[in-house]
Amino acid sequence: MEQYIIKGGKPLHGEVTIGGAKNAALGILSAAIMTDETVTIENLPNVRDINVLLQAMEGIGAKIERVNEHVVKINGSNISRINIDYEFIRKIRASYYLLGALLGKYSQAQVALPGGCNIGSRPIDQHIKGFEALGASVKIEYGMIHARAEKLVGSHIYLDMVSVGATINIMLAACMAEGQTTIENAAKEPHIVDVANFLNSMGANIKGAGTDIIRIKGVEKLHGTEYSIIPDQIEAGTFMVAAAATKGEVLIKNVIPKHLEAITAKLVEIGATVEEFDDAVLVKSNSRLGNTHVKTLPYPGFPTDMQPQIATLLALSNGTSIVTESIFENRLKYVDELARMGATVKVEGNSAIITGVEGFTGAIVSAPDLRAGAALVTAGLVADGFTIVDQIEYIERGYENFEQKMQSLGAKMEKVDVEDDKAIQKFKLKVG
Ligand SMILES: CC(=O)N[C@H]1[C@@H](OP(=O)(O)OP(=O)(O)OC[C@H]2O[C@@H](n3ccc(=O)[nH]c3=O)[C@H](O)[C@@H]2O)O[C@H](CO)[C@@H](O)[C@@H]1O
Ligand SMILES: C=C(OP(=O)(O)O)C(=O)O
Repeated sequence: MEQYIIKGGKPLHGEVTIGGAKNAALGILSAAIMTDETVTIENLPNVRDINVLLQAMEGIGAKIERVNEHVVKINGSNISRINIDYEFIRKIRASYYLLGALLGKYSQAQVALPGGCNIGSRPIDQHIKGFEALGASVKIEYGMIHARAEKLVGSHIYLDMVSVGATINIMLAACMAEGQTTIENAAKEPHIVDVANFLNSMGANIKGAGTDIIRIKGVEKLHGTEYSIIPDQIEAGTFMVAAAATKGEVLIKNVIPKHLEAITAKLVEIGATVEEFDDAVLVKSNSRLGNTHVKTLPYPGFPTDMQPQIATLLALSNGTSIVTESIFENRLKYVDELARMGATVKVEGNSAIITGVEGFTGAIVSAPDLRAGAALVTAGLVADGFTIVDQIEYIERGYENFEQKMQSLGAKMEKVDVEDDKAIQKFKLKVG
């Protein structure tokens, strides 16, 4: 087990390159097994969730060839099982995309109920409703979801709530169903569009991704393709917030600025400078920022996956801010950890009432989930003294070389083994 040690107080300066979007990659990898031809995927982030999903795919017989850290070739022609081992599923949320992919290709699938970040109850009733509308019978027995159909037939599905996972899963299951499927009240996140573009590059006929009505005309089969995944909106946003929080200046490269608009708007509103280029954003701040209110919403609203990071920034800003989490019911657990570093935050229902403080002080804190973990690292970069962030396995689910990227921006941050009791001493001696 490892942890991060951070000595705060150094503004981030320089350039950082953003990797491929984890949440697009999870859908795209699952979709890749729907053809018997080889698929090449580029700009794949080398993070834990992706590696777990690739192992799960290998476990059912998919051939996975890692061309390099960020390129993989997948061949699904020898898939021998339609049931995914629990060992993989409990680790990642998006294992449920294999349900849609296997059901779409073989008309049957068995996948354990998914894991992922513990940020709420996270039911999958809308996924099931979608599969059933396409003609599958779905049962949950002994923690496994069993889906089976004689044949899948296109249908009209109205999602009761905007769900990223259900939208992608229904697209997967529907793309080789007979006839047309319409998903209404679909999610519009950039990764929905990316998965749809990927499926279309395999020969699917999906229109309207990125709007709230997606129409899918079933095709007989899908073929091989080469595809490069879009940049990760949330990794980019995390570095934008860290640049502003440390009063630094960072050029964040390989991004799609349009995907960052909700984050950019909030940073500008509180006084940071954000300059947009074709595929980069420059974030600058040199004074204490102001307050604002943030409410998480489906895209194009402010992303829930950026909520802990922006709340951390606002906890250092001047005045009172209210951050309302409207997507997940349990995504404010990290505020107790932030309070240990000196933040003043009161949780009322699904809102955090934040009274900005002038600075944080270093402490030993635990990452309760992926994005809250990234937020605690940001707090550590600002804090006076040393911060230890443990349970970083959550952070590594979604950030590639996080400490190396931070170091390249001048951060004093290292990843060390928790068992190594000399590591902290050595780090302190090194950074002074
Ligand atoms: C792997 C992945 O891409 N994860 C992302 C995905 O999660 P995930 O796909 O799990 O999130 P959803 O968009 O489905 O969830 C949105 C809301 O709908 C509820 N819901 C969802 C499905 C369902 O069948 N029933 C139901 O009640 C959820 O509990 C939640 O309250 O989108 C979230 C919202 O942008 C992000 O925070 C996650 O990072
Ligand atoms: C919550 C997240 O991931 P997951 O849905 O896989 O738990 C995330 O990426 O912030």
